[in-house]
Amino acid sequence: MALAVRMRVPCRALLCAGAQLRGAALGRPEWAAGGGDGARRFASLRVLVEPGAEGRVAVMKLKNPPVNSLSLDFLTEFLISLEKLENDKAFRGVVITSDCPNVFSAGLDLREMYGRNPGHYAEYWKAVQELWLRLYLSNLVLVAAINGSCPAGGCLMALTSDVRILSDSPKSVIGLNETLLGIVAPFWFKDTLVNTIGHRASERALQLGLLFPPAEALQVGLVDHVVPEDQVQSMALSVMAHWLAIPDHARQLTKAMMRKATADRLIKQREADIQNFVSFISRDSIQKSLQIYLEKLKQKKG
Ligand SMILES: CCCCCCCC/C=C\C=C\CC(=O)SCCNC(=O)CCNC(=O)[C@H](O)C(C)(C)COP(=O)(O)OP(=O)(O)OC[C@H]1O[C@@H](n2cnc3c(N)ncnc32)[C@H](O)[C@@H]1OP(=O)(O)O
Repeated sequence: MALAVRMRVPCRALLCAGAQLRGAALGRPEWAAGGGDGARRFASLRVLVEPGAEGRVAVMKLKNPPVNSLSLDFLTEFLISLEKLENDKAFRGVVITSDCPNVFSAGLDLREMYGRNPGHYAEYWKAVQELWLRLYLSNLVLVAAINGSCPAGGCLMALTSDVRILSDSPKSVIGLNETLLGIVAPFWFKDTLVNTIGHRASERALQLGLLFPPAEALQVGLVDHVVPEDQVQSMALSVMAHWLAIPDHARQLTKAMMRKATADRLIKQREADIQNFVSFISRDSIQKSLQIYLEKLKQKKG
């Protein structure tokens, strides 16, 4: 318990307060309770939280169409939902999945990193850091039910889970593809990957910006199971049951023991990391790369 308190992430309350203010400023309700068990089922515009069959497990559905990009509004809503679940002792595990067809998450929202001002970049990056810290250090069992494409920041999000289930579909590619955009994965993205698949495989994957198809993702250890698309959710719940059979306190302390040093590296230099990001992303050459990449995405359609 003492460890759990020590590990609380600084500034979370401030970030969440900011999100609520932003929601209020936009003139929309932040939360809508629904269903017979309204206290446990809640939704924001972009995150739907439903209790699983047994009540101990919640299913968080990302619904920021078309591609679940991690916009600032999405991140703040997600963090508030996660905090609600962390604070509700009834929940011991969360399945994270997508409500958008064929895409788990397209990663960071490129529009938050292109053509904005330094203050915006700093606010955005702080929210991205917060997402990673809150997920990576979560006391809950997290299972990522990856039902579609999962590049870059989407992959990072999945990597924070305790288990990853990937749908066996040609669209379901996963990896940290930052170099393909002409940008560099931050050290804590890299650390999370190294902790999952090891140093050599990470070096290759990061430099080449590899997006692994399901069989290769399984082989390299990026995901734990590959199943047909219609079995992703049921597999996630079945794996969850296995993990919930372990006493929480022992599992949580073990998870902290494995992950705390990695998280501490960022916690100790959060502000410097934000400044690095702001100066990196503001460079003309990086802005140009992002512009070209965004144009390519648009042209893909035409
Ligand atoms: C020196 C050291 C310093 C360190 C500094 C650190 C710097 C690190 C900086 C940044 C790190 C970033 C990590 C990221 O996450 S960057 C995002 C990477 N994401 C991608 O590359 C994915 C791009 N998207 C796709 O490949 C596809 O969209 C896909 C997810 C496969 C879905 O394909 P499909 O269903 O065919 O959908 P469309 O491509 O047609 O897209 C629909 C619309 O959505 C827009 N879109 C897509 N992805 C994004 C995104 N990430 N952000 C914002 N918008 C996105 C796309 O343009 C379409 O828009 P529109 O309908 O208007 O044309």
